[in-house]
Amino acid sequence: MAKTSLDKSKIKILLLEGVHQSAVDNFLNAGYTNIEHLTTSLDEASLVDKIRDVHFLGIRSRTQLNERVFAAAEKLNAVGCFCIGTNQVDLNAALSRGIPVFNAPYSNTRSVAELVLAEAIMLLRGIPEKNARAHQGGWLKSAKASHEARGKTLGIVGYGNIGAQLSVLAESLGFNVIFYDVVTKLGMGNANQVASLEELLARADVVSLHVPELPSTKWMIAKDQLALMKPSGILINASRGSVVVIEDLAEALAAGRLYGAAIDVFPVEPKGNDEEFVSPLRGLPNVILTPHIGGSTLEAQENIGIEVSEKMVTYSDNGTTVTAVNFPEVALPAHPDKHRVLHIHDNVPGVLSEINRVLSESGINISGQYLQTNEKVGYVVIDVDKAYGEQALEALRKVEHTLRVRVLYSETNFEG
Ligand SMILES: NC(=O)c1ccc[n+]([C@@H]2O[C@H](COP(=O)([O-])OP(=O)(O)OC[C@H]3O[C@@H](n4cnc5c(N)ncnc54)[C@H](O)[C@@H]3O)[C@@H](O)[C@H]2O)c1
Ligand SMILES: O=C(O)[C@H](O)COP(=O)(O)O
Repeated sequence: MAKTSLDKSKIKILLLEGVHQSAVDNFLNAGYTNIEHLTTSLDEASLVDKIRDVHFLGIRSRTQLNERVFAAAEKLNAVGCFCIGTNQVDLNAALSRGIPVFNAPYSNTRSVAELVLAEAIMLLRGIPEKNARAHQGGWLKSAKASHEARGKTLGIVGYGNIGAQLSVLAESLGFNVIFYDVVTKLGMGNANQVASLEELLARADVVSLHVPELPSTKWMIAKDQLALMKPSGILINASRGSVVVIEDLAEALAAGRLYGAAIDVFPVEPKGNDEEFVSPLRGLPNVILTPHIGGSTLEAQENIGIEVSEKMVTYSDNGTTVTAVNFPEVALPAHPDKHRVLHIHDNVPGVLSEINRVLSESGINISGQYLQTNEKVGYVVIDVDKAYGEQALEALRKVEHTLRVRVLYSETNFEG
């Protein structure tokens, strides 16, 4: 039996925001039993307090991981975002401490695309207002301003995983699809890329936003952009709340310069289901407001739980960082009968040669070595004979520019 300093039951996993039970089951099946599973997010102060003894943290889009939180996270080995977006995480703060961040780039794309399509159809028919009137005992039977989806133009802004998925579904319903993206892409089916956002806004009957939160997408749709849209146009935003100036949208809708909107994400969102939702869009007729549930289907959440927990378990068990969003990606083979040392360091000249010098001077034989770097961090993984695992750990801790060192045993692992 290998000697261990911290077995899996001592590796603390904290899961926030109601991450699906599939993640918990996956961790348990992999032997990780020390799991705290909360349904809510935590504010900064509570998180700073709680994160001190956490080795693996799982969040969704609401939990903000900033410099202060990472500074308190002395034992944190990895973060799993159980969602697509990673804008809630200061990725550089994580990277500079040698902490990889994983996400689920595909598992909820279908859920978002289906919701957007359903909303497009509802809005083209003016359903929100007709539905509201019927609930109040009214009867708004009319074909006025009510349209089929067939033959209408859907303009997709951001043709990534969600945009492309939406494109395929929309075409099958008879939409003509155009898209705008900063990267030149081949459209799915008959979809065509347009040269500018302005062209897309002017041509589309329905505009749907699917860009990530970036400095370049912040307030991308404001008064001037809305003015380019057709008065019969519809705007759908299930990307991030920072992409649309919500006051400008409310004004355009109230003034009848835009026919309808479906908004799932907001510049300020309630912190929990108990907090009031405040928005200038409340009460406007042809507007669908949803509480950031684009990816909230049971199917998506179960798949996300499995996908992200698998990445975290694989990193914990064997050091593989493939698909990490901020970290050098290394795909590693199994390491039976060897001790695997993970060394994360500032990417400055001379660290690798220093590592090899230290190991060689300690008489440690290297049976496998894998290296990957990005502009800030170097990640070297070294397999050594079992007898040398702890000796290698001690030697490598002393190397200048070291951010983090861990040793993985074949059956158990511990933090260095
Ligand atoms: N509402 C929800 O519940 C929900 C669910 C999932 C994802 N999202 C959001 O949707 C976003 C998109 O998801 P995805 O999986 O399609 O991402 P993705 O990374 O696959 O695609 C994003 C696309 O946007 C493009 N892009 C970037 N900057 C642009 C710009 N300035 N102008 C035009 N195009 C630009 C990129 O080139 C890329 O093709 C996520 O980042 C997330 O914030 C929301
Ligand atoms: O980035 C995402 O995947 C979406 O915004 C969904 O986030 P959620 O898991 O917090 O619903």
